[in-house]
Amino acid sequence: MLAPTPHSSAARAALCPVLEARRLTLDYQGERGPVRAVEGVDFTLEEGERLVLLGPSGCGKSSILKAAAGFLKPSSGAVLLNGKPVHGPGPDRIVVFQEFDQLLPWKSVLDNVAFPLRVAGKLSAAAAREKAATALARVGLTRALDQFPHTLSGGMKQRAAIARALAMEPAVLLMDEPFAALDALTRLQMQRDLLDIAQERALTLLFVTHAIDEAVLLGTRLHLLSAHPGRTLARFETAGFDAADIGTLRFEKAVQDVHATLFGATEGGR
Ligand SMILES: Nc1ncnc2c1ncn2[C@@H]1O[C@H](COP(=O)(O)OP(=O)(O)OP(=O)(O)O)[C@@H](O)[C@H]1O
Repeated sequence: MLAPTPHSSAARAALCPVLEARRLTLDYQGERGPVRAVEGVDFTLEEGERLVLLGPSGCGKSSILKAAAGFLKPSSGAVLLNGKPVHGPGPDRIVVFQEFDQLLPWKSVLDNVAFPLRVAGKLSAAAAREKAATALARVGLTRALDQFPHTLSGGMKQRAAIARALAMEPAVLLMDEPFAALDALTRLQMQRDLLDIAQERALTLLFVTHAIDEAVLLGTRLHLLSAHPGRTLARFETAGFDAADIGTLRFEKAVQDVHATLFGATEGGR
């Protein structure tokens, strides 16, 4: 079941959001002057929720994620983490990007995952490697611990990047189209595996995609953005689908509802 939700609900207000965007407006300095990427976007993300930002190319999804990561300063409004404004990056927010070159090429897979744990200063070298090995086992990379990134497939690289993020146990996991560059079969498998892990660990996830089926599968809530500059178009709450629901009438209906909202708005706006 997928239903548009009102902007706030008593149940949601009772929970403290881990991440919150308040009237978030983001601008870039382009070559021909300022470019408004996002305007006045509000959302909350509570612990254990998976919020998906969905919208057409250029609507500002990645910009919102960058602001949440602390890489991009709001022109107005704010991003709050546990109630405090975000002023820069931190180990409480780990980003997994689309690109396959996120790993350090001169380190093994195991060391790539262990390294940030050491830098964060939380663990001894032995404990960091043990934690890294556990995270890599969870994403199915036990046999690749000693391999170097250039010997991995794209899917394996993304699995390693996800393991690295999981090992850090961030307050919020930020994912920017992490499966977009994968072939269709690998993408589906990765979506299923991520969903399993997210459910098992009650991950708090902010996920960016332009793929409607991916959004409906992975999200507990969807935040739809209008075309450039991105403004809030609609919000949907899913009842929480899992991989077995793909292809069912219920799932396809949800996909159609989101599609109609996105494309109805686009066509109407032309
Ligand atoms: N560094 C930059 N300098 C100037 N403009 C930028 C910069 N980065 C993004 N933009 C502009 O901001 C707008 C939003 O870009 P953003 O990458 O956030 O969109 P998106 O929804 O993630 O797009 P896509 O789905 O294609 O990745 C676009 O118009 C883009 O051209």
